[in-house]
Amino acid sequence: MDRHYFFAVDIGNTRIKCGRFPWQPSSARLPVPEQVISILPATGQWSALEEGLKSVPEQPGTITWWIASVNRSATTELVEFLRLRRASEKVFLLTSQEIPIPVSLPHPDRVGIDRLAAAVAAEALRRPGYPAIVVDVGTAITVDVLSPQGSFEGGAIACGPGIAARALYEFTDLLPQIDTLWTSPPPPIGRNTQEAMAAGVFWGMVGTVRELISRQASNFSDQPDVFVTGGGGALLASLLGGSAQYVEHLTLSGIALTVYHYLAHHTQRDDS
Ligand SMILES: Nc1ncnc2c1ncn2[C@@H]1O[C@H](COP(=O)(O)OP(=O)(O)OP(=O)(O)O)[C@@H](O)[C@H]1O
Ligand SMILES: CC(C)(CO)[C@@H](O)C(=O)NCCC(=O)O
Ligand SMILES: [K+]
Repeated sequence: MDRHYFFAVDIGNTRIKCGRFPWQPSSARLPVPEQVISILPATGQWSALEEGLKSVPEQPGTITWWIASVNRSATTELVEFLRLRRASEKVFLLTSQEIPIPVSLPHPDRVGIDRLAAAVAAEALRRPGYPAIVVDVGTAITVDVLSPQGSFEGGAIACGPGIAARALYEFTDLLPQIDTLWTSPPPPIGRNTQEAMAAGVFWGMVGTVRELISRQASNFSDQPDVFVTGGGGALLASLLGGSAQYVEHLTLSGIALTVYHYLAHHTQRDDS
């Protein structure tokens, strides 16, 4: 098998997601990963990455890694893993400079590259000329704005559901730890402590996102396209209604678009 691939890597504060993409872009508006390996580095799940990579044996010169990270210690660990296990494959660290959309902020390099990458994917999906809002439910919840002209305008960073639940547990005496992997919305009137916490964390998240979208949208004459991604995103998108669209791997797709753009605009190194 002589196909070239790259891995787009999204290193967040809880999880590392590696998406495998073909070297040549397809004609689809948004590239979708052919394989996704998701690991929790804090629990030492490097074996899960090794397992996932068994189907993609190391082949010098045919695979490269493109990392977009907001977590420096996890990045160090991944780079070390790749140095040991995939020694012949090149690794690149993406920065805001490679992001192929304008960032209308005083310090583009200080914006989380996951936010910028998700905005790149939203730029490819939105109706041309319309503003867009990107909601990412990860460790944190981010709600970010893309202008009608396609530039990243900033947005909001809020507690993710896991952080909110853990804070209630850690900063109180009587509140327990609850899990936040909802498959359906919890009732808003909890009848015990756990249910009440779930009601507050879940509907608090929905309310936070709804309010931010509505206030951000009021800056524009046209109703923005809304794209939602991240673990809790599917359920959230269904509750936001309107044009909110859940896109599972928005950030990985945005990283891939960034890589395709970079490769098309830079003279190719001799990779042999
Ligand atoms: N399958 C699921 N169903 C419902 N909610 C989920 C699901 N998976 C995750 N969540 C919720 O979404 C939150 C974020 O999950 P996700 O796995 O996307 O974040 P993450 O990848 O760990 O974050 P980061 O990118 O910051 O590392 C979780 O804390 C949880 O509350
Ligand atoms: C907000 C998070 C934690 C979301 O993953 C990440 O994008 C980040 O660490 N950002 C850096 C600060 C900023 O985006 O302004
Ligand atoms: K910090």
